[in-house]
Amino acid sequence: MNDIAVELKGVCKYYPNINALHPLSMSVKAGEVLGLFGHNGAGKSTLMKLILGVLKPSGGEILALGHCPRSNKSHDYRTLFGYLPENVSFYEQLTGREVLHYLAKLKGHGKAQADRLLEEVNLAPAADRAVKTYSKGMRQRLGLAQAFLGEPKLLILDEPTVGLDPVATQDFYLTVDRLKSGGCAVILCSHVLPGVESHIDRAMILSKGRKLALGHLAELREAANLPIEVSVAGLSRLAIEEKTNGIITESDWLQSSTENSSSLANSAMYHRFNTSADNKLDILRNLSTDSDLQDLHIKLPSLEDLYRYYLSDFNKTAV
Ligand SMILES: Nc1ncnc2c1ncn2[C@@H]1O[C@H](COP(=O)(O)OP(=O)(O)OP(=O)(O)O)[C@@H](O)[C@H]1O
Repeated sequence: MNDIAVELKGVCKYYPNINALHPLSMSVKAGEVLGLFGHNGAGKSTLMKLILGVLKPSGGEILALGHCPRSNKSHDYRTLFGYLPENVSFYEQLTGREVLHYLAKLKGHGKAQADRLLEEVNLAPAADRAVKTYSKGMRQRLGLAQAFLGEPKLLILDEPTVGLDPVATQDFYLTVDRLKSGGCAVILCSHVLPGVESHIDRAMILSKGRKLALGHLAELREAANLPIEVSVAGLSRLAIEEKTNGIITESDWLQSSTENSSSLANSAMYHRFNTSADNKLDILRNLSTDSDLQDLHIKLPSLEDLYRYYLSDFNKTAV
């Protein structure tokens, strides 16, 4: 099987007064989860609809599972797509089970698989109730179940965790992990950045229809060179400064805080400071030899920090 699930070469989408997507080239591998992030109107839905073949590109080439998504012959392999739109809606009078059986039939799959998915998204107890009686989270779970139909090889999810409770969110990621390990490529778009981080392989940040960043989080962190936050308990600020040989300057210090720690019996005062990735190891070596050291935490820039950085960097250069 081709290792590349999605490939875009110079793909763009122009509306009469708006460039929704400037020429974009990128690819997603089989078994890879790509997080797609950007502000409202950044072009995320446009990109997803182009890949699905719902929209016609103004230029460029798209291959999804090896085929042009808008070709007449695309029907067979399009059953290997799974898609959760941003605002999923169903026939309100039908039950959840009836909806999923119907959609399974359209995709060429049996009722047994639909029933299994109702269990997997924990909708089985409500499966025989009309959709009009469902809560927001239940509708979302039904939306996910229809996206998972047929063990897709390309899964495109627009805001999949909206309305889900914490357990349903965890269950959702377990299913994503299962499909991923079976070679499914996943494009996951979300405005909720905390929580997504540990489930994506790479992130792409869009703004005003342009790609601002694309890469593994470690690569994006390295390129952004944002400060790493270090918290130290057991040592005074003076001792930390002396031990780290002047690496930490006055402007690096952050507000100290008193916190509970699993490694300490009681709460402790944590002195906090910023440092660069280059200095991280030197600081760790120097502080770890001090017998007064009680605890030490390192906080890498989060996905949210990176998102803010790339957006503000772009806005600075765009003016
Ligand atoms: N049919 C259309 N006609 C004209 N402009 C459109 C059309 N569809 C989208 N746009 C414009 O294209 C741009 C990108 O829209 P898109 O829906 O892709 O954004 P998005 O990143 O998905 O936003 P959100 O996070 O709000 O869902 C926006 O400026 C939007 O107004």
